[in-house]
Amino acid sequence: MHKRTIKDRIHWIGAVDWNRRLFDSLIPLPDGTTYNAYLIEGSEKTALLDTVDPPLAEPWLARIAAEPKIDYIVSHHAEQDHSGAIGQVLERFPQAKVITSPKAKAMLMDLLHLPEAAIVTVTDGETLSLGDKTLQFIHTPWVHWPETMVTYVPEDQILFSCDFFGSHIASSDLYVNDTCRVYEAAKRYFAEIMMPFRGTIEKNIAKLKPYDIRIIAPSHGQIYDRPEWIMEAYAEWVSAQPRNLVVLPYISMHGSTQQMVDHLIDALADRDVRVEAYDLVVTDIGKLAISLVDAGTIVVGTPTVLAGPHPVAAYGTFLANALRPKARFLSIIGSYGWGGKTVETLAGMIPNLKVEVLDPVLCKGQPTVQAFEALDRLADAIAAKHKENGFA
Ligand SMILES: Cc1cc2nc3c(=O)[nH]c(=O)nc-3n(C[C@H](O)[C@H](O)[C@H](O)COP(=O)(O)O)c2cc1C
Repeated sequence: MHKRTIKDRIHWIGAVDWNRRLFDSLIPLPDGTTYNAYLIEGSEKTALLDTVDPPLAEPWLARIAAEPKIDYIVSHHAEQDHSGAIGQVLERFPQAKVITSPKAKAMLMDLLHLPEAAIVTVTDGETLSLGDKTLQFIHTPWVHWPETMVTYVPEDQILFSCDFFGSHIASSDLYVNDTCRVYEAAKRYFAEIMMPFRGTIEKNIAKLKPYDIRIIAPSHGQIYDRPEWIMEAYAEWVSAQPRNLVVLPYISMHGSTQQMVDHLIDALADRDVRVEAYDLVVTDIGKLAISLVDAGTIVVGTPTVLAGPHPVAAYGTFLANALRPKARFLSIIGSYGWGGKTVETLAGMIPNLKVEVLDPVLCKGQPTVQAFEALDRLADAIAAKHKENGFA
């Protein structure tokens, strides 16, 4: 898409990837994505903020090459979808300096083999004058790599936040205009990219508080010209208090675990506990991750296969452990044929989850009356724990 003006001499100059359906070879992207680069023309110097993903670099570089000058290339984040075309921009503008954090300098040299001489590092809070516009660099470590930083332009009150507050939506809209749609996309993005670093994200949100931010221009998705709601949403997502919600990822080969899952859903609903259940065979793991942002309890449903959990249930559990949601309770339900170590194996896969494990319910073959009663007791225990802890 063509260059688009945000404010006087501040432009979006990114690329829209309408058809991308998977990110990081992991994350489903139902709506595609954008790679947002920005051009800021001060009265003396011009800065390019980030680049685009290398597969989209070719048509994008033609537009960049048409710019009369680029003095600085600000690299907020060394990940290749933003930094991958810096080398080609330097070929067109060999006198340009790459401005980045000290940690990102090392990473840009490792990941992209950028020449050391082209890179200038900036400290936390340092400013760079473009003449009548100023770039102020704010280090935001672990949002979501160790080297990340953002840029604030005080004259225009814009925060260029890189992946912070981002969302994956391909659109011709420059600004967010469908808040509901962007809320879900931003929550999906948060769940998969930011949730593992909840604690540091919270600190970095606090670090941005003193700045008068009227516009947030992230590196994926549309620009927020009313940034309050996304900042409020982030504050809620990083908060320590989960909701009165059970997330139930499960799998069933012959229907026995499915019957247990169905029973538990009803039992929890009868006790006013919300449930979001995901059959891992068909689920979009992004949806599962979104639910994990709020979950008070996780219940994994799995049959025993080759003496342990079904491999797909193990994958779901491994992913939940890696994403480090704030859930406080966990249990395991499922059916088996003769025996195995399903509970021990799954319980050993969640060292990152700070959860109390509630009594699992395993039953041989199809669930019996006793198994259904045990599931009712599990629902009682979950409802009581949620109430005691004030999960709303
Ligand atoms: C490939 C395969 C391997 C299995 N391995 C075990 C096992 O190691 N231990 C066990 O108790 N049951 C084992 N089973 C039996 C299932 O756990 C049992 O049929 C269970 O009731 C299936 O639950 P579902 O109906 O929810 O799929 C295995 C079943 C299959 C298909």
